[in-house]
Order: sequence, then C-alpha cells, then structure tokens
Amino acid sequence: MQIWDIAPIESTSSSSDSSDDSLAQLLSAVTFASVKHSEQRRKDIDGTPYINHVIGVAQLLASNGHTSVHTLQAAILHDTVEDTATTLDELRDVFGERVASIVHECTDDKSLPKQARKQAQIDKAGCVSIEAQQVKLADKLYNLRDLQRCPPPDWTVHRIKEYYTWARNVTCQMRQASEPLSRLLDDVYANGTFEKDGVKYKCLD
Ligand SMILES: Nc1nc2c(ncn2[C@@H]2O[C@H](COP(=O)(O)OP(=O)(O)O)[C@@H](OP(=O)(O)OP(=O)(O)O)[C@H]2O)c(=O)[nH]1
Ligand SMILES: [Mn+2]
Repeated sequence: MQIWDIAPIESTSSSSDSSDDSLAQLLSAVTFASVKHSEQRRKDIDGTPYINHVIGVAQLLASNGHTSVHTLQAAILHDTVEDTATTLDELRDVFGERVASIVHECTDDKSLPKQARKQAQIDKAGCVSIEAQQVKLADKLYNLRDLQRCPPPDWTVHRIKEYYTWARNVTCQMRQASEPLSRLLDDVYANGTFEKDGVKYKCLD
C-alpha cells in the first residue's frame, strides 16, 4: 500500500457520503503529487516548492466554478508525467482512465526541441477535451501571475514578454472552456505589468 492509496470507507459509517469520497480522492492526488515533486523547486529566486504551483492551479479552478473532482485531480497531477518519473500507466492504475487522459492531454512531448514543443501547444490547444483546456487555462494564469510576482532571475525581459505572447496564442483558443478564467487572463494581457531589475514593463505591448 502506498501513502496516497485511499483506505476503503466503511459503507455503514454515517459520515461516508459521496462528498467524503471526493475529498479523499482529491487529497490522494495531493499526497501523490507532493511525493513526486518533493525534490523540485520553482525557478523563482526563493526556490518555491514546486507543489505550490499545482495546488495553486487547482485552487484557481475551484474558485472559478470548476469543481469536478476528476478535473481537480488532473490539475494537481498535471506536471507529474512531464516533470517527474511518473508514468501514465501509474496514473491510470491509481486514479483511473479519465484523470490519466486529462493529464496526458496536458503533457508536452519532452523529446521535441523547445520551439516544436511550444508550437505543439498552440496547434493542439483547441483540440483537447474541455477538462484539459480548463487545466491549461488555470496553468497559464498561474504561470503568468507568477511571472508578474517574481520572474525567474535568469529570464530576460524579452523572454518574459515572449512567454506572455505565446501564452495568449494558446489560451485564446480555449475561451469556450471557461469564461471566468478567460476573463482573468484577458485582464493580465490588457493591464498586466512585471518588474525586472527595478524597471516596470507591460506584459504585452
Ligand atoms: N512563471 C514561472 N514558471 C515556472 C517557474 N518555475 C517553473 N516554471 C515552469 O516553467 C515552465 C515555463 O518555462 P519555459 O522555459 O517556457 O518552458 P520549459 O520549462 O517547459 O522549457 C512552466 O511549465 P508548465 O507549468 O508545464 O507550463 P507551460 O508554460 O510549459 O505550459 C512553469 O510551470 C517560475 O518560477 N515562474
Ligand atoms: Mn504547470
């Protein structure tokens, strides 16, 4: 038994209803991701634990009306295959086909060169499931806000602006998946600023 495996809930217990079950499934994904990402840090100056990102992506979804447990589990797990040794088979075994499939749709093919990988996200943005689009919208929103909060010290102004332009090219194809997340992204694209070496820049010109 692994620490993320869900202990069977006693069917006779009065406290075991379907919302308890959903919470257990969600927390199982959080536990799994926390183990898988435990050695990873974000690229910011403080080396923020990577798990903060995936929890934040799930929080953005839940607070904008996207509360399906499968979608939230996929959000928590969305970088495990891309950035850790986790396999899709492992996700399928532990969390089922639907969650594994959403994560698969959110996973870049790391064997491609970077430019091809970035182009592939633009090409497939409108073709993946609605759930995968919702996770990607929240992922981009989190990363764009993170760039505003504290850009990685080695990213130039040009690279930061390039990320905003590219993210807009991806997310503009996913509007139908989430009106609230799209509106929050619109606000970043229209009004967002970031600071680099004490100078303030608009995210998009
Ligand atoms: N803004 C920001 N991003 C950071 C930070 N630390 C790690 N990242 C991750 O870096 C990725 C974006 O960096 P890039 O240089 O464009 O891409 P790469 O790591 O895949 O080569 C995102 O991956 P991703 O979540 O898979 O999203 P995606 O943009 O690749 O779809 C993001 O989560 C940080 O401190 N700030
Ligand atoms: Mn991510």
